[in-house]
Amino acid sequence: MTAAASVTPPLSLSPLQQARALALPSRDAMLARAPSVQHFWDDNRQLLSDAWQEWEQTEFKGDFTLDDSLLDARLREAVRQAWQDPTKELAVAELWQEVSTGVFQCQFFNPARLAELRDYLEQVADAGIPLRPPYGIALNRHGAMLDARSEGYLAAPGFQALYRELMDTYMRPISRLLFPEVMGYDTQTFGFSIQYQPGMDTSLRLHTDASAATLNVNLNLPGEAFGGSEVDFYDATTGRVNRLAFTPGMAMLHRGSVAHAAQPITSGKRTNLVTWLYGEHMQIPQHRVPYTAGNAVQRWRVPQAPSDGVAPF
Ligand SMILES: O=C(O)CCC(=O)C(=O)O
Ligand SMILES: [Fe+2]
Repeated sequence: MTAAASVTPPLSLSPLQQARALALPSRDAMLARAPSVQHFWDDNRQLLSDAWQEWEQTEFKGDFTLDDSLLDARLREAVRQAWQDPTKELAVAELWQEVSTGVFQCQFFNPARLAELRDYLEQVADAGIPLRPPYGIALNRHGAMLDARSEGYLAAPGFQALYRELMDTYMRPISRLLFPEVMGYDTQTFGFSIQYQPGMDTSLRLHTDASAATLNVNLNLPGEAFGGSEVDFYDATTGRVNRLAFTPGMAMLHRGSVAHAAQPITSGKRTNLVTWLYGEHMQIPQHRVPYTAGNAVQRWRVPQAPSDGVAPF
């Protein structure tokens, strides 16, 4: 009798070593969303999570400052005060400029601190741990799923702490403030990173997001210039398109229902972090359906509802 060939790496290997030894599904299988791909991520979920933890502890090089000190100081201070006293929330709203109907812009990250986040993400891309890029864009080295609901997500604890802080402390209450109908359609979080560059992912066709609100933040470093790659937002009230360009650390927060498209990138790279809020079972506010606007105290709260595990893609 011969023993069946084992495809499982020997257990003496650490989680990081085991994760690095995994045979990834083929690119074609990934693009076709084959069932075997789903199994790959599901079967290895715990291993990958353990591997990211081990990687962060043993191999990540750098001072660990992935927290809201990376953010613009004015935004951070206004948000801190609103959490202490929600009646001060208007000072947060004043930092956001409406640049197209349903689209607000604000300096979100401190450009001088972005190098730390980018360095972390570079090391992530080089870690050799399987990471699932967002579907719909070609497979490139810098696209990653960020939320625990997504298979193959970036499970490193330090990054997850930053992501949770961005969602709970910043994105949700600010979205509620700027888009009152979002209240109640915001317990669920989702996120991914994207990078555009000529010859790789270059543009994104006109679409709406399946979110109540989308926060899209640019991670380019000061001096890291790119050509093209503006984001067009369609203004349904005027019928016009507003073409907007990201600068380092700038955020655009928009209703998911606002149609938008990324123009082709002509030179350089553009790296962005995109996060979504929506309700359980992917519910989003319905156009023209009455809603109950919350009050300030209700806006500055973290909902208790757990993740329903549903991922849009
Ligand atoms: O290119 C961008 O910044 C927008 C990306 C986007 O709309 C999306 O990924 O849904
Ligand atoms: Fe989008």
